[in-house]
Amino acid sequence: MRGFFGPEGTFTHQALLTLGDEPAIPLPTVKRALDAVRSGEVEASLVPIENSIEGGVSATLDYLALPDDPLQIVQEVVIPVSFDLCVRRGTKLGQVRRVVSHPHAIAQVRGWLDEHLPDAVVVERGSTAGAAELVADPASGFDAAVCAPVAGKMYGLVSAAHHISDNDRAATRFVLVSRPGRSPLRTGHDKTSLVAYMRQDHPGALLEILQQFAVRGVNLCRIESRPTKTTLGEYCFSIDAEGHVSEARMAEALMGLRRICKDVVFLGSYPRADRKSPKVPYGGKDSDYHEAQAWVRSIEPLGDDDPNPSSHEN
Ligand SMILES: O=C(O)C(=O)C[C@]1(C(=O)O)C=C[C@@H](O)C=C1
Repeated sequence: MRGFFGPEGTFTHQALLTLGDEPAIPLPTVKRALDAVRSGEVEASLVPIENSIEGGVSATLDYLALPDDPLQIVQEVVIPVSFDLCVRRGTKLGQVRRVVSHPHAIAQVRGWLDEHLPDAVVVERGSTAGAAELVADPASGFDAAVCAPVAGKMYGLVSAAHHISDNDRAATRFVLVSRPGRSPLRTGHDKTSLVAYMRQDHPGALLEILQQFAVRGVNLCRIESRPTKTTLGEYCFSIDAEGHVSEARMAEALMGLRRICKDVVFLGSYPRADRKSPKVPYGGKDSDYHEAQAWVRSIEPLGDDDPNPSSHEN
C-alpha cells in the first residue's frame, strides 16, 4: 500500500491520483509519510519536494536524506497548483477575519491577501486540505482556507474567490519515495538526486562540487544549500542532476563527488516528469567513456605488473 501527505484533498493527493486509483493511506505530515516508508508501514509515499514559487520543501529535503537512513526517489509528478479562498456557505468575503493554510500556499497568495483581506489574521497549518477541514467546523475560529477548489468541496465549503494565486503558472513537484533498492530502469530522460557534504569549508568547495558535473557535461536542474544541523553556518548541498546513475558520465560525476566530499547521500535515479532528454555533450556518451577506458587499458593493462598500486600514494 502507498502513503501520501494528506489528508484527502491536498495537492499531494491530487498528484497521487495522476498515478492511478490504487487505495492509499493519508498521513498527516511529511515526516509521518516518510517514517511510514522507513518502518515498512507503507511500501512508498508521495510527498511534495519543490514548488516553482517557493522553492524546496524543507521537511521533505531533510527527512528524505537522513545520512544514516536515506530513502530513494523512484518517480516524480508535477502538477499545476491554483488556490481558491474557501469559506462556509453563507460567509461573505467581507466577513473573513481569520484565514488558515499551509505556509507554501500562503506564500503563493500573499499579494492577493494583502490586497483583498489586508486586516485578516493569517495562520499556518500542516496542509491546505487540513485547513479546509478546520474551516468546515464553525467552532475552529477560522473563516476561510486557502486550498484547492476540490479540497473546499470535499469538506463542504464554497469558494468566496477563485484563482487567488499571485502567479497563475505555479506548479509543484512531488516525489514517490521508497526504501533504498535498485533504481528504476534508465529511460533516456532521467534525473538523479543526491546530497553532498563538503569535506571541510574552504574557498572553492562548492566550485569543486559543481566541477564534477560540469567537466562531464552533466546539467543540474536544482541545487540548494541546507543546514547540516550540526554547527551554525555548516551547510550541505541538495542537488538534482540530469541523467541516470547507469550512464557513464553520471557515474563518473558521482565517483568524483565521492572522492572529494565527506559524504554523498544518493537519493535515486528516476524518470523525469516532463520527459525532457538531456543534451549529451561531445564525448559524453557511454560509448565514448568505454572507448576511452579501453584505450587507457591498452596503454597500461591494469595492475598487471604492480601487485600493490596504492603503495605509490603519499
Ligand atoms: O498542503 C497541500 O495541499 C500540499 O500538498 C503541500 C503543498 C506544499 O508543501 O508545497 C503542495 C502544494 C502547494 O504548493 C501547497 C502546499
